[in-house]
Amino acid sequence: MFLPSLIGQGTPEQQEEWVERAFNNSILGTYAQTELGHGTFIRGLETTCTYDPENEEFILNSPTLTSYKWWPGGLGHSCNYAIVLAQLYTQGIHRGIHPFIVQLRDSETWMPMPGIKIGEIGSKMGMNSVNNGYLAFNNVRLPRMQMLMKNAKVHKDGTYEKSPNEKLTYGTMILVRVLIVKSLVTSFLMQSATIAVRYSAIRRQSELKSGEREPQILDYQTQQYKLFPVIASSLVYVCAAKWLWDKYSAVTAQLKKVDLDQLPELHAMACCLKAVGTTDASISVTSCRLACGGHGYMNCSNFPNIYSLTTATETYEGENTVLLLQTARFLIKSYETIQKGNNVSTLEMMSYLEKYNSLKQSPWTTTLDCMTNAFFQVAGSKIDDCYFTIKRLIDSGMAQEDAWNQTSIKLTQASEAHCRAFVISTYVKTLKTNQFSPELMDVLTQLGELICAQWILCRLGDFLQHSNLKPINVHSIQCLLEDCLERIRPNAVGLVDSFDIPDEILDSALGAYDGNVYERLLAEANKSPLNKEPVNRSFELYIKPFLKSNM
Ligand SMILES: Cc1cc2nc3c(=O)[nH]c(=O)nc-3n(C[C@H](O)[C@H](O)[C@H](O)COP(=O)(O)OP(=O)(O)OC[C@H]3O[C@@H](n4cnc5c(N)ncnc54)[C@H](O)[C@@H]3O)c2cc1C
Repeated sequence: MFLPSLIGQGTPEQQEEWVERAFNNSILGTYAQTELGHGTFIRGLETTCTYDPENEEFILNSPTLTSYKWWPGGLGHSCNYAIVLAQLYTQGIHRGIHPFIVQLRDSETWMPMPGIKIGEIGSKMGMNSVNNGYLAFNNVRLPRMQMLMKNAKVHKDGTYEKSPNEKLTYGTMILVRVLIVKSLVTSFLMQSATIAVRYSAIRRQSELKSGEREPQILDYQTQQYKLFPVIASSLVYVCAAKWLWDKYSAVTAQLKKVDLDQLPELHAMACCLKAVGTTDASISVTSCRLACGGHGYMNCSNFPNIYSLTTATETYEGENTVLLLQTARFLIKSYETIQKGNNVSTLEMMSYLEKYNSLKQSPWTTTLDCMTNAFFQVAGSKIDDCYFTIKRLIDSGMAQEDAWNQTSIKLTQASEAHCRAFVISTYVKTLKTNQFSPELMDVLTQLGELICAQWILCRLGDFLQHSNLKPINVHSIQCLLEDCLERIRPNAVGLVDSFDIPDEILDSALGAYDGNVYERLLAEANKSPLNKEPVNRSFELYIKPFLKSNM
């Protein structure tokens, strides 16, 4: 967020001054937005930045305990600069939240600058090398040009010039969410699938048939059910992420011409894809870890590390529930447009709302096209349900905000359904619009069918209630799922090998390319400091006296 903020929110002069220094690491920066008291509700941040026209400086202050900045990565010890988000006051008037670039530590001594208090926030579930920090200001002075002024500006005399459009500041936030989907979600899914599939090809356990050799655990159908959907998820999210990246690039180009038409849809899609993608990734990492039994619980499997990184993405850069509710606002607004007799044809991902109902009459088949349509029917029906629930509550006298809150569980579910319809349809479109060899197309189709079948079976109630799926068809989806698992089995190891993740990145005793699982587990165990001496000093100190005490 430090670099994207400088690039996205600095003037050309500010970019010239700071971006090069940040790029070549002559300054190390972090992004300080969240405070002890507020994360999601940015307008509630309490850090103040007051302009002093006499000295042409800003004065930063942390007026309360809850205004302490809390969480910024690398803030504890590694960084000497930060983008700080604070409430701006000029000419005695409150102007809202703005970004400032602040030097935190002296570049030579690394001591905190005068008026700045910095600490590390303490041990966390994971990411403990990141030294997330806290930060407080006491009358810290900044030159005027250290407010990032690409959009809003403060002139020398303190005159405030509003941003031509508040939405222009969304760009940085959206970019980081796009990058989370593009780089983190897909990479965590692929890493965990690679480790668990390779391990499952090496590990033999129990008996399938009495007297025969113990099978590879990858031959158990339940094991395939834990792992193959993760391979499929990796690929469907790669396609979704590519769409999101292309859309981001197109919308950014439009923004340069101050054309904001496509921004709300991009924002809505980035929110739900970040939320659903990171949640799916966390669940998938857990599934892969469980698939490796006890060895999956070892740090040297790398699952604890991957999981702690993955689950963190559910919270940072927009907490997932909050993001789903943001997408829901856009969905309800689009639906309202249609209800008022207007069309939404300019919105790429919304046009299904005009026709999903007509699909409910078609007979069910287990083809990708039919299943994709079913995802749209579920999403459309859920949005319709939310729209009319809110309307009914408001008509009965409830305040709009209360009606929204009263419907918010259903709203998050509608956003999730919309996101899944998008992800599936993007994958199917990718299959249709690319020239793959027949063999590859076969495998990619199996993976598409598998993920459709799994997502439908996990939300069977929704599909029975809202789509052309009838109870009599459920058996066919279960059969499709089982058939896909069987057909994917011979290619499973090849598929994860094709992700091409080097051993150094996997960093896992279970998932290395050579498959020497047991040798690596023992080698890792022998690195433990507890194996340095045959008898640990705790024996003489505690165990021996305890044994002799006759307790
Ligand atoms: C590993 C990690 C790294 C981070 N790095 C940084 C960093 O570098 N810089 C930085 O500034 N911050 C950072 N953060 C902070 C992060 O951005 C916030 O934690 C996040 O925005 C959520 O805010 P919060 O913690 O205040 O949670 P809250 O907003 O208090 O959320 C708590 C609960 O309230 C619910 N809730 C809140 N508002 C609503 C609403 N309107 N409707 C419904 N439910 C709601 C949420 O869904 C959630 O269940 C980091 C956090 C983590 C975990």
